[in-house]
Amino acid sequence: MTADVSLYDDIGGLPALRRLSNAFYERVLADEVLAPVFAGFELRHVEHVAVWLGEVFGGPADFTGQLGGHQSLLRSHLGLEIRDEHRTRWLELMAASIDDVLPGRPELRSTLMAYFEWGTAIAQKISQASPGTDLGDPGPTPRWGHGGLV
Ligand code: HEM
Repeated sequence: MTADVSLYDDIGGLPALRRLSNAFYERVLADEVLAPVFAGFELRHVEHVAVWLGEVFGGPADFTGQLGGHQSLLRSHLGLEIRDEHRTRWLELMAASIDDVLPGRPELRSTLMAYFEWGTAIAQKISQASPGTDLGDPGPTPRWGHGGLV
């Protein structure tokens, strides 16, 4: 895929990201390791994750505009105390969801998984701090393209 097509468009935009987020949460909520971590799940999170990913992958900046932006995303993970086995299972379930929703796209799969490897490490680190911790200004929402972090 050429560099001038955003990852967002390559994936299939928000409809495809909604399918990915749905497939992922279906797995998470049925998973014995992750379900307890996601005990506070609400249905709107499925949409929020799709919108976040849309912005990161080069689509509209709607998470920043409407859902609190980077700071809010990070704050969602405070206090979760994510352990290595949680992060590993998260990545396994996301990989399985990509295989479901975007089959036969090995390069796209590895580009997305590189983002998820990077992002889950940040989520795990943040999750060790207690809710309400002042994170300072984390800067704008990161953007990820075919070549990685932009
Ligand atoms: C690239 C990695 C990640 C992304 C993009 C991501 C994205 C998000 C987003 C957008 C929300 C906000 C949902 C809302 O408040 O509406 C959220 C919340 C949450 N995330 Fe993550 N997350 C990542 C990694 C992880 C990991 C590794 C875990 C745990 C193993 C985790 C567990 C949670 C939980 C428990 C919530 C609380 C809300 C919910 O129940 O959905 N996240 N995440």
